[in-house]
Amino acid sequence: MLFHLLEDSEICSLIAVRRRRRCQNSATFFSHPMSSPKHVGSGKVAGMGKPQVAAVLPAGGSGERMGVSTPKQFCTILGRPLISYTIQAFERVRWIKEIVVVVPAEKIDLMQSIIHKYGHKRVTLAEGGTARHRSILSGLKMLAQSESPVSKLWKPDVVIIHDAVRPFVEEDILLKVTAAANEHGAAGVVRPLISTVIASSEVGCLDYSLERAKHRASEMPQAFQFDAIFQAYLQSSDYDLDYGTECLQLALKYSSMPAKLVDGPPDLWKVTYSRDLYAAESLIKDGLSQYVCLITVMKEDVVQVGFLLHETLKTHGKQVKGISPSMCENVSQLQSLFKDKPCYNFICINTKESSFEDAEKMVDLLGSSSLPILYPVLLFSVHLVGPEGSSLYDKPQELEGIRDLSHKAMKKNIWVYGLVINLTKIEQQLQETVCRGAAIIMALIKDRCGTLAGQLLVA
Ligand SMILES: Nc1ccn([C@@H]2O[C@H](COP(=O)(O)OP(=O)(O)OP(=O)(O)O)[C@@H](O)[C@H]2O)c(=O)n1
Ligand SMILES: O=P(O)(O)OC[C@@H](O)[C@@H](O)[C@@H](O)CO
Repeated sequence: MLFHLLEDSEICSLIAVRRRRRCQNSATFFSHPMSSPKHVGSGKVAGMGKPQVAAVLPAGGSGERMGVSTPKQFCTILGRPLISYTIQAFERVRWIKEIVVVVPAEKIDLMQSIIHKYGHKRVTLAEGGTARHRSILSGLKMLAQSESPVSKLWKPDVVIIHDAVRPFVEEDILLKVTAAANEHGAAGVVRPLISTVIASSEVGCLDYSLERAKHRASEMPQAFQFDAIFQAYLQSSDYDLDYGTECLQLALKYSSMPAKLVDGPPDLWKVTYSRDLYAAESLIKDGLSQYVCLITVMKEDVVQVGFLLHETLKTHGKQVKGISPSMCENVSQLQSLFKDKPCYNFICINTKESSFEDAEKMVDLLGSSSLPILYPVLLFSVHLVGPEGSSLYDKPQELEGIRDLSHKAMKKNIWVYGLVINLTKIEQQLQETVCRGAAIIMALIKDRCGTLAGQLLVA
């Protein structure tokens, strides 16, 4: 949804109207037993009740330092644009009621297609400006105009501002900065400096250096009482809007609000250079590779291979959940198995005469779940090849159907790999074979590039 932006003068009158309303409303708000008035910032009063919270994600930049033609917020990781990961991080937080994403005017259509493709909710778009602060102001105006008759938005008590190219943000730090802003008026995350900050003289020599231990790097997220930061932006000079890089400074300078500084975790870094995109991809892949679901039936040889696979993967640090096919008959069963920690890696040990019946059933089941929307799901179709004439085992030539199954699955963002395990009654040999099979599975789970999807690999 893209709303027509009101002029600043209209915005100011809106604020005055809303202030009168809030005074009338505040009596009821503070009378709530949960809330007690607190003096914050410049003497403003904010309830301790549950503040209404919205977020503004500035994504209107061109990403020049990335050195590629695509603005970095739209560069993809595992086929999905970086900005979608950040939006997802905010969507996971249920008490953030609205997410305003600020993108360049020419990227509005692209952003709307991303929202549609990945099923993002609670997202409103605003047009970016020529500088980051101007983009942020555009997002704030979108929320401020919420009382206009056409708006479906509402004005929050607290607004979180977070660079759209900082995808690794968790609920706990969002909660910390929001609570701090609700009490102090403004709050921002800081991190220890890695390099010392120095100032250069006019002739390019060292002028002075800052004592590193006494200084911090300002990161994101930051949070503010909405009226305070909105007023600060409206009063900011053009110079501040065009060249400033620090929202906390605007709150201090124009709303007399010294922000509360909150120590943050190391993963809040900003994707700025191409190396940062590789690092982000590596972190995302690492997170996706932790959980493995092993589907196997209780038949002698199958359960033995399943047990050996389970144990081998666990010794390599994987969190493996072993289930029988009857435990994932439908999507709701599957989702309930992994509602707390979604699993994107499935191993299916086939037992049917027709080589891929179990795997095909899993592809249909996974394809109808919400899992493959955000990340590719890896499915390993394990085939036990044993002595001729054995009813449980497939013969290699029958396994060429893996390509057709993989082609069908790829359209659902599911990557299918065939893995042949030669059965033997010699325990040591079977363990060695299963270990090789587990190594292949772990390598593909870690790599997640999809190149070998549709291939038949032999342990
Ligand atoms: N006119 C701008 C410039 C930047 N941003 C956003 O502000 C965040 C942090 O800015 P930065 O890392 O500097 O992004 P870019 O300006 O795109 O990068 P560069 O300076 O390398 O061009 C990014 O999400 C970026 O999209 C914005 O919304 N509007
Ligand atoms: O200056 P850039 O536009 O690269 O990035 C913005 C950063 O300055 C900003 O995200 C933090 O330093 C916190 O304000």
